[in-house]
Amino acid sequence: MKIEVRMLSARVHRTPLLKDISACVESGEFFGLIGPNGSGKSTLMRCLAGLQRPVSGRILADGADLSTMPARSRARRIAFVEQQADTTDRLSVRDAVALGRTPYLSPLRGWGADDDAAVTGALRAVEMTAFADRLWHTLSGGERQRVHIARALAQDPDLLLLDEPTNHLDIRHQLSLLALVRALPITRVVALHDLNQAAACDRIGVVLGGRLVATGCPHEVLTETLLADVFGVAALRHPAPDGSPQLHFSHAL
Ligand SMILES: Nc1ncnc2c1ncn2[C@@H]1O[C@H](COP(=O)(O)OP(=O)(O)OP(=O)(O)O)[C@@H](O)[C@H]1O
Repeated sequence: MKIEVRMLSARVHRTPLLKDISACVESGEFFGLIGPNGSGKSTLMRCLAGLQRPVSGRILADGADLSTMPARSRARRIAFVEQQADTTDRLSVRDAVALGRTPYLSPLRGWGADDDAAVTGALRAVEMTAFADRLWHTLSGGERQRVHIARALAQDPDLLLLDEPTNHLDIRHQLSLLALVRALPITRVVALHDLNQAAACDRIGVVLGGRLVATGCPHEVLTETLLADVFGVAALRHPAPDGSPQLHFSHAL
């Protein structure tokens, strides 16, 4: 799914949260959103998910206005894992992931073998197969995070929105999750705080004070000057073996 954001502004009550954001994410692109705390990344993700209505501007999904997309079709095509995702208690892990198939079910189309396969595949992808029968509320924070991502994968979306997906995850699961997300053939927009992880994205957008202040390839965007100006940190940049920028942070400015 190709996403075009045109002059998007959002606010809560009278407080402006996003101001005149314009950006384009190509179909199949892995786009990272970075920015300091409170800069507006989650608000932008909520707008992209259709959960927050902008006060002005438009979001086009494959050329069609997102606000006119029927809710069911949006639920099939766009999966969103929020930062503080929660799930009702007393649900097994498998049932929590099965919720991702809800947009495909109807009185005419009950649960089928392909739904089972989608849930099984999603659990396997996040290495949670062994937890399938556990109750969701007994899981650790990182395990819950992986279940939420499995639910989004089971949804089989065209656009995957992940808000800080590596939060709570140990380093191995951070790396395996990012490798999994990187390999997906769909459009992905991922908010990340770890700038070295963001360096693995195809392109990055930098949000500051509700504005998109830079977009481009990681090696264009993640300069020492930008890191000082936007994040207030002193950093040294070296090329990683694969050519992507690798950042070493020394102190807050
Ligand atoms: N309902 C609300 N009422 C008032 N202010 C809000 C509301 N929701 C968000 N904000 C403010 O909007 C700003 C942007 O919030 P947002 O969650 O989008 O930032 P973020 O970049 O995702 O931050 P973080 O990196 O800390 O997750 C913050 O200053 C936040 O306090």
